[in-house]
Amino acid sequence: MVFEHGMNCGFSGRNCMLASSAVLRRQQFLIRSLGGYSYHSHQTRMQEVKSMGGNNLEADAENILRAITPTLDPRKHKGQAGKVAVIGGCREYTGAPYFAAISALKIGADLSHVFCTKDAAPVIKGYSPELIVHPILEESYSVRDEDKRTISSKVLAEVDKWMERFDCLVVGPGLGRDPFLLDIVSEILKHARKSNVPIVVDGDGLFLVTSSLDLVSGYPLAVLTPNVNEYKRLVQNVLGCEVNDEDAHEQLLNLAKQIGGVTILRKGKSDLISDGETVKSVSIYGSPRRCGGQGDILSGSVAVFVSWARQLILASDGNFTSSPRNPTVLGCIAASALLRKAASLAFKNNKRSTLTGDIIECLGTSLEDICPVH
Ligand SMILES: NC(=O)C1=CN([C@@H]2O[C@H](COP(=O)(O)OP(=O)(O)OC[C@H]3O[C@@H](n4cnc5c(N)ncnc54)[C@H](O)[C@@H]3O)[C@@H](O)[C@H]2O)[C@@H](O)CC1
Ligand SMILES: Nc1ncnc2c1ncn2[C@@H]1O[C@H](COP(=O)(O)OP(=O)(O)OP(=O)(O)O)[C@@H](O)[C@H]1O
Ligand SMILES: [Mg+2]
Repeated sequence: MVFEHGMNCGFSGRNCMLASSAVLRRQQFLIRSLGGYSYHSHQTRMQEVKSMGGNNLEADAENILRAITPTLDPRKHKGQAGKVAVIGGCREYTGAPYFAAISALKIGADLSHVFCTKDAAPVIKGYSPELIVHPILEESYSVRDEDKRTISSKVLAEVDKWMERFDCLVVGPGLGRDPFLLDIVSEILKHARKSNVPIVVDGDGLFLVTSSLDLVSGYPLAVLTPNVNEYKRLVQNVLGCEVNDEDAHEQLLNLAKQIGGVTILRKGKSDLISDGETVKSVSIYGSPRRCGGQGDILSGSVAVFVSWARQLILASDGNFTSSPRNPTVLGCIAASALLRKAASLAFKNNKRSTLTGDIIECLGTSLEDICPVH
């Protein structure tokens, strides 16, 4: 396990326990104070979904965000606030993996890696010295058929060296759809799953898993973050029907259930989140600008908040009693709330010229507004 907790948090024995129990008590208090999150009201709300078509499931997103965001403690060491990796970046797309990876850092992760193709790496490195960029992926055009097997094994061995150290992978932003590349990424997904590393699947990663559902099916630490097109393809493939906006909550619940309890964050006017057990929405006002790259910010943010929620739950020794209590659902709710707040602030400042970079610049202020550093 990558995240330390309890006695193994990297501080010396008793100090560590005192520090972490104080932090946990504060977070438990915040969790308890999440209005309406008792099991009873959860059951009631689920009945409401069924009887009313479910419009009454707005998450208490800001309280959830506050509850799962760790305190900044001088005794913590580098890495404890999270290490994430983005698998993506090819000849066409260098912006998407950069947006996802830099957003993770801006929110508070300690280390952010990008595994991309050789062509994309110098470009991504050029955007930021903060990112650790591995130029190891290959597309068909640069590989002879007879070399494919050797190259696949080399790539996998390289990713495996790092795998256990990551708290979460983001698979897909700017990955492209080259079949050889996607085969390698399928193997990376299998290895991540074996190592119990949470996986956020976005962009072209969703193109891959929609046609190979086994890669994520039944894996509770998988999060899918489809946009309108990606969701449509998932619904058609898995449920064999068209998207039904009248019964959006129920359909999403069903979809998540059919994929074995993965968590799905359906992006749109409101973000809808389900793990097949519960459905939540986040409708905080964001921005009317739909520039490309906002979903990439979201996938990097989900990775960080899922890592933090999981760390909190693992450290609580079974005493974590909020509902929803699934770390992937909590992480999605927090990430969605933060992105929307940041988008709203960026739009206030930049109006029609708002771009993804402007929103990234607002992540810190928006997080501080919700969850100030003491
Ligand atoms: N700067 C970059 O490098 C960016 C790269 N991106 C990457 O581009 C690749 C493809 O992602 P896409 O999001 O374009 O894939 P989609 O399958 O969502 O989009 C494909 C096409 O559908 C259209 N479309 C998108 N949203 C729509 C909507 N709401 N209603 C109707 N049509 C819509 C788009 O214009 C596009 O032509 C992914 O790898 C993604 O990560 C995007 O993340 C955007 C930013
Ligand atoms: N119609 C909308 N109204 C308000 N917010 C929206 C709307 N559509 C999307 N969003 C917000 O923008 C964020 C990104 O969603 P979007 O659908 O643009 O993702 P995407 O297409 O994957 O983006 P990317 O260009 O990064 O691939 C979502 O979290 C959502 O909150
Ligand atoms: Mg996208």
